Amino acid sequence: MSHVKRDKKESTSKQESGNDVSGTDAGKGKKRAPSPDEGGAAGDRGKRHKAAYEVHQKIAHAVNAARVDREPPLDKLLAAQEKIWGGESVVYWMRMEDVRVKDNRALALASEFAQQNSLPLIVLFVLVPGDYKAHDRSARSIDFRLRNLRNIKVKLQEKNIPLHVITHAGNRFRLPEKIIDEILPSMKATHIFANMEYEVDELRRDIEVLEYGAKQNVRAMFVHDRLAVPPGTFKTGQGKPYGVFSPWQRKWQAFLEAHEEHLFEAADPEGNEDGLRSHTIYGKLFDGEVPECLEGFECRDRDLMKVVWPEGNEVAVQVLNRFLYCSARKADLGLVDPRTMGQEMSIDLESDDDVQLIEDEPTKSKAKLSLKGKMASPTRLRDYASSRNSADSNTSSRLSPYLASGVISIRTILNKVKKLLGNKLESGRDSGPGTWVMECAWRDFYNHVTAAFPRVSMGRPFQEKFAEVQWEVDEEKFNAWKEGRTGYPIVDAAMKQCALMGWMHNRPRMICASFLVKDLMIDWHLGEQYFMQQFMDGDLAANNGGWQWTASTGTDPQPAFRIFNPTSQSETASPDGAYIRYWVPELASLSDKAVHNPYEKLSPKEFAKLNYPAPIVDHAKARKRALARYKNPGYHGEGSD
Ligand SMILES: Cc1cc2nc3c(=O)[nH]c(=O)nc-3n(C[C@H](O)[C@H](O)[C@H](O)COP(=O)(O)OP(=O)(O)OC[C@H]3O[C@@H](n4cnc5c(N)ncnc54)[C@H](O)[C@@H]3O)c2cc1C
Repeated sequence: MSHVKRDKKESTSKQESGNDVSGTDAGKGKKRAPSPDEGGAAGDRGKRHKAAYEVHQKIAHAVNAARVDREPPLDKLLAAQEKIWGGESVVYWMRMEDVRVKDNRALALASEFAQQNSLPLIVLFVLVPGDYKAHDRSARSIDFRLRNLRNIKVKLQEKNIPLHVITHAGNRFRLPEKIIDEILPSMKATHIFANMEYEVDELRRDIEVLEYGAKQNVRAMFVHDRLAVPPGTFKTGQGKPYGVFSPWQRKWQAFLEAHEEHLFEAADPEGNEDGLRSHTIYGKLFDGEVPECLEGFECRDRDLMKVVWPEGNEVAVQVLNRFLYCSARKADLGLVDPRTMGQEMSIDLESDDDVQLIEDEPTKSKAKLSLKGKMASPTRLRDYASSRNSADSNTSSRLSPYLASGVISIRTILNKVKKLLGNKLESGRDSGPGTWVMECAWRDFYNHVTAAFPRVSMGRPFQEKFAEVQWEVDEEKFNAWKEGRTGYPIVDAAMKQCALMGWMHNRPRMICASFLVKDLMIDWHLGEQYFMQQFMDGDLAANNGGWQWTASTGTDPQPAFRIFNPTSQSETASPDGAYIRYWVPELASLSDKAVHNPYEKLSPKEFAKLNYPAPIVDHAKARKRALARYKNPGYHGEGSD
């Protein structure tokens, strides 16, 4: 039907006749077809003349036709394509969040395009210190990227694909020009592929690459890769983006059930031909090194970080496997390799084909799952619903640094869990796997929020009404918080973990954030920045989302009343005190009761012996102050009873 319509439209267009009526032979009057009115006799003859007239309208003038003949449109189209599709290589631009070869969509697309056009594939990474400074990236996370890039370089070399790493130390906003005017021409490339980044600066940069590139005959293509479900995929009934997690999460779950293709993994890149290594331009790219260190981002505890956060996609898969198949262990709560086996390891982790996690005795509070076939013992995944809030052992996956830098894809992770669950990806609080998948959904959610509400990457509160909340300026207390000297053991333990490990378990993150904002009444932006500067997994969307949620300026639907009591929270985060004893050795000898609140539980004499600070704030008073200030943004008082 549509085809018929299209024919009709085309047959009446001027382009089809080559020109307007005056351009046709009929128009010239040589063999002019009579107009319909000139038909003479009525009836058939009149109709024939009308038809002849119409048909002659479509006949091009000989001169025009000859001109078109000289430049056949097909050749023109191909030449135009050639102009854009030209170039002698194809570039995949790897960025800060997709540092991997496996299941990388832009890389796979670039490779496919290179193969189709018989062009070599080049992988480019541009280090931009100005960006990292502006975004408070930690030296640890930069060093982690560099380590992973070295690992990737070796892998790509095996496929004759060069990894070209350069540093753009100039103005970060001039990166698009640098790429289009210098880097791509130096590689004779007119095609560049990359995965999308959803933060405002990065999106603006990519728009510029796209628009400026088009003017310079460079075609840029950006694709979704970072998340299981791309931002903007679904909206509320009113057509707005979601700002609350629970209804969004139900949509997310349903969407993935209906569109399993979103979890399909991308193909590995095809290798280049051997001859590329001796090519005059591309051969040299194989010799370039990934820098050992980036100026301004020297990682002081690099040796320790290498142990605690080893690099590589294979490592990330092992870390995932430990979480899926091993039990938690107290000894593994801190500065250890995340690939530790756990207590009840009895399975060949790398060949998990016939392992299936099945639901045994589901209960609302703690779903019991067992591994069918090879093993029926507790695993961190199985117990996640009940243990995830405890930091007394390695209850969570410790995958965040690998996910934040894209060393492993979210698809690989979710597919592994899906397989364990008999090819069904459940999410929800009823089981360990369901709860964990829900945590992974939070990662998607905060990225959706970042993309839909760009102001959150611009320092603004998600809920503008809290922009005027009045903060205390107290450097001494802020430093006490950073250094773990607040006199609240759980806060101090967590802040020491942050400083020494570059990472923190989720529950202590929330407790520390709440303490800074609600107990000390210090601006959440300062905490957000400090975490970014310390963490290995620093990620704008998750960090900003976590801070705003805890500071009650974010997506929490019941924000005003949520003020964490650091002592009762301590009992949740460290039920038997192991976490506190590990990170605050001054308190190692205390009883399970005293360890959460030694100032209250011990006599002044006993407390003095500990060499541990007294609480820097009275929580009860601080709570009232916070409630008063949130209730009346702009109010700078202390609150009353
Ligand atoms: C104040 C604050 C700041 C935070 N900053 C970051 C950050 O910079 N980078 C970061 O990756 N996470 C951040 N989080 C979220 C969360 O604390 C970490 O993702 C989690 O502790 C990482 O440990 P894991 O990998 O063992 O997590 P698991 O419990 O094993 O969860 C699996 C994965 O799900 C994702 N995830 C889990 N919880 C969340 C969450 N609440 N928000 C977003 N993603 C989540 C992470 O990618 C995580 O690796 C922050 C939370 C708070 C409260």
